[in-house]
Amino acid sequence: MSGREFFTTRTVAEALAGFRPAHRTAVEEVPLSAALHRVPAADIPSPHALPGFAKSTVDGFAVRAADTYGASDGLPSYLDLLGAVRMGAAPTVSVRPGGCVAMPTGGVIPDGADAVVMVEYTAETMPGTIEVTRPVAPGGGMVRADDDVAAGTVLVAGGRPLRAPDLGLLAAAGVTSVPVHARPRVAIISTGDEVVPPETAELTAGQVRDATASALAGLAIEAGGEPVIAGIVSDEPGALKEKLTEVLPSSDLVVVSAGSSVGARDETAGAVAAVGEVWCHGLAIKPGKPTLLAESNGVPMIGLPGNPLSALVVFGQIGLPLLWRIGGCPTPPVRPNVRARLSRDLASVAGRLDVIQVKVTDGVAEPLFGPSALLSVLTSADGYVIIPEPATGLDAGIDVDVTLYP
Ligand SMILES: Nc1nc2c(c(=O)[nH]1)N[C@H]1C(S)=C(S)[C@@H](COP(=O)(O)OP(=O)(O)OC[C@H]3O[C@@H](n4cnc5c(N)ncnc54)[C@H](O)[C@@H]3O)O[C@H]1N2
Ligand code: MOO
Repeated sequence: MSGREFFTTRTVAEALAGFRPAHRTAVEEVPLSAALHRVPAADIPSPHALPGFAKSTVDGFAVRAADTYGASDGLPSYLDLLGAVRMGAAPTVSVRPGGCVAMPTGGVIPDGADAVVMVEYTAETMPGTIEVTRPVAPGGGMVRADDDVAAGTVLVAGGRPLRAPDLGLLAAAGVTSVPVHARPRVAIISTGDEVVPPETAELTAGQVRDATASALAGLAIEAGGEPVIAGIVSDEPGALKEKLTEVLPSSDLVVVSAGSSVGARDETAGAVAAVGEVWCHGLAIKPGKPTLLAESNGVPMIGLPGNPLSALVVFGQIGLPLLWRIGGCPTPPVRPNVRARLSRDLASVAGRLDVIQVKVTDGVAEPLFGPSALLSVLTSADGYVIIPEPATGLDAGIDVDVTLYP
């Protein structure tokens, strides 16, 4: 193993800022029913104003606000009832001074009216006369034609995954399909002579079932990707290069787990260098130092550490932002987080980013330790705490941000 080392180690911050392969997925048109969480390829302007007409937001009477000034229980305003507006139909009557028109919630405000007084503050004291006991300001009890959205303004922004209310706003504006980025296809390659498919019932000594591929596929789906489990490659020289050559043309991101360290059998760096350019080999992160970043014709390739926990931590910190970016979302959606009190001191090394798995109970974050070979540390965690690159540790008792797992 002499002579081998991590010769191009970078910090996570450097990798996020500087490793920027150009590839983006193509744009496709999808109906609203398939658009949830998809990333619009551009801002989508509204073809119409919304709601499109001035409408009542209360049941009551459309009035000229000035006719209600000073109205009270002791000194009501008396208005002539001129007619009624029907739901879903244009008004057939307008409001003149001293008059009012009965309104349902959602009805079209008739000409001449500039407010709607709620039915609770009125009484029909005699047929055809409405007594108003509260004043209403101009614009009260109604919304204007473009209060929700003005025609031509942005309904939903490009580059931000669509949420359920976005679909509602698009539907309201009559936009029934959206140009979105195709889901990035994430090829997941596992390596190692000891790694066997999860279906393997009986293991021989030293064999492990492939845990990483299934977990990475789950993370890729959570970030809008389409995983393609590309199988297990042996440590035989040339095998990984062959697999990379096979998957690259149909992939938007390639992930290789294991073989990124500097041991004699660690083939990833050589194979990746044969099909593209290595950007870094070694990342200042714990866990996950043996990470490799590279690209081939703009398509990123990530070599992850063999230990499944480390592989998943690194993919979370580096792979997911890349995956979002390839799929047209430059700023990944913010993960929910909670503030919690750290239960004990945590040590780190300046210049390295540490990702600490924690369990949160009653506002206290308890770090979960264990060798990075133990995947159960991740399955027990509620979230993680970051010790940022400049820090040399975190003190017990301070409040920390815990990024929560979905
Ligand atoms: N001289 C050094 N040696 C090592 C270093 C180092 O900095 N210098 N780092 C250590 C760390 S940290 C890790 S992590 C490993 C990573 O090495 P590799 O990326 O080459 O991974 P392997 O050695 O092949 O595997 C490590 C471990 O994980 C198991 N594994 C691999 N793939 C899977 C899978 N798909 N599912 C489940 N388990 C898997 C594998 O069997 C090993 O037990 O290097 C250290 N050494
Ligand atoms: O970095 Mo290793 O990936 O700490 O387990």
